[in-house]
This record gives sequence, structure tokens and C-alpha cells, in this order.
Amino acid sequence: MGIKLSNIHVSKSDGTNNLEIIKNLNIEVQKEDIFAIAGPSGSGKSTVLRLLNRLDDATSGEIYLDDTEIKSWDIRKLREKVGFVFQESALFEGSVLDNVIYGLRIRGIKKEEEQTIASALLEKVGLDPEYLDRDIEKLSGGQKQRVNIARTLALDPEIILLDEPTSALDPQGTKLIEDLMMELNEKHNKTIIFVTHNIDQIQRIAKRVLLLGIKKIAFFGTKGELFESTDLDITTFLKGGRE
Ligand SMILES: Nc1ncnc2c1ncn2[C@@H]1O[C@H](COP(=O)(O)OP(=O)(O)OP(=O)(O)O)[C@@H](O)[C@H]1O
Repeated sequence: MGIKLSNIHVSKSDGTNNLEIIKNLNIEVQKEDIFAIAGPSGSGKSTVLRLLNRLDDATSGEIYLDDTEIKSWDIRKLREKVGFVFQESALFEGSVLDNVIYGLRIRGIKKEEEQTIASALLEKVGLDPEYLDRDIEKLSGGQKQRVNIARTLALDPEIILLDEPTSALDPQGTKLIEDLMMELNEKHNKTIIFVTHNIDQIQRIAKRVLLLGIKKIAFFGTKGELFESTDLDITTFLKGGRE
């Protein structure tokens, strides 16, 4: 399943002024890509992610998912296809099971199926099923993030959106999540779209990259092309921002 963004503009009001955040964005994300979105603070990275499963809508322009404009999709179906891994603070107090199975309970999963399905989901993210009964608060940051990803996987999305998935993690936790993102892509054919501030992370796991500048695309292409390009000092670029 591919995604195409066509002539996307996004403006937001801060109460007094209308702030133009994204101007004329035209990109395509291929099926089964690992797609990184990077750019300075305020360039609209999170906004782009939020557009893709309609947590936000563009002011103008179209987004196509498999050639159908996403506004024509039933929103529930869209969000099953395009899962969002929220910040780990979106996990709620209770057991790992309660958190992992949350979306399926809303959809009426049978009680007797919960353990089996949740165990399989934990295995997919590299956590032992014995964690199911643990209190979420007792887990490390990296384990919480894996539970968070398992919760998104419960609805079997084809596309997974992650907003700075490792920003709260130490290098070891970061590596586990990066390995998991690559495994979900390679073994389970998921399309992964993630926001990052970290150029090394792009180097380690991305296939294609969108670098957003303020109101413009600074780069869009493969990781190889990005690192071969001598026109852009990426580290300095990422430190820039909106005035
Ligand atoms: N609901 C909103 N109302 C008004 N302005 C908003 C709103 N949401 C975002 N913005 C503004 O839009 C701009 C882009 O925000 P966004 O969070 O997409 O940027 P970002 O690149 O992800 O930034 P960061 O790296 O700091 O998280 C920012 O200047 C932000 O203040």
C-alpha cells in the first residue's frame, strides 16, 4: 500500500496569526518502505505524520492511500490500516495485557481469546508473554515502548507511524526498538514512517528520507542519495528552526 501526498498545504492559527506550516508538499511513500521524516524544530514533521491517519487534516491538497483519497476512507478502517504509535505516556495504568488488548476490546474481542492474541503480540515485539500480567509502571522505558508498539500492531496495520519512537530511550533501548522497526518491515512487510531528530538513526535504519525545512522540502530521496549529497550539512540543518 503506497501513500501519495499531493499539493499539501497546512496553516494553523495561534489565536492571532495564521501560521503557514507546510507549503506545497508533494511526496510518495512506497509500500514496505522505512521512511524517515527529519527537520528542524517547527518544520512540521509531526504534522505530516498526523495528516496520514487524519489526526490532522490539511488546509488544502490531497492524500491518497492506494489511489483513494483518505477522506473517502471510513476513518476507523483508515486507522486500522495506518496505525499510530503514540508517545509512551499514552499507555494507561494497569497491566500489560490491558494496554496491548485495548483496541481489540473496543472491537469486541472474546475474553477467552485475549491471552493468546496478546501473547502473540508480545512475542512479535520481543517481550516474553509472562509480562502480560505485569503492571505497566514496573517496565523500563524500552519495554514500555515495545508494549506501545504491540498495542498498535493489535489492529494489524499495514503502515505504522512513529513520532520520535526512541527519544526517551538509552542507546540499548534505542537499538532494540530500531531492530524491531526493521524486523516489522522485513519480516512482516510493514511500511514504517517515523519522525526523528537523529541523523545516525536515519543512517542505521531508513531507506528513504524526507528532510523538511521551514515551508519547503530540503531533501526527498533515498538514504544513499542523502549521504552522497554534498550540498547540505545535515547536522547543522537539523539544528535550525523557525524564528
Ligand atoms: N494545533 C496547533 N495550533 C497552532 N499551531 C500549531 C498547532 N500544531 C502545531 N503548530 C505549530 O506548527 C508548527 C509545526 O509543528 P510540528 O509539531 O508539526 O513541528 P515538528 O517539526 O514536529 O516540531 P518538533 O521537532 O519541535 O516536535 C510549530 O510551529 C507549531 O507551533
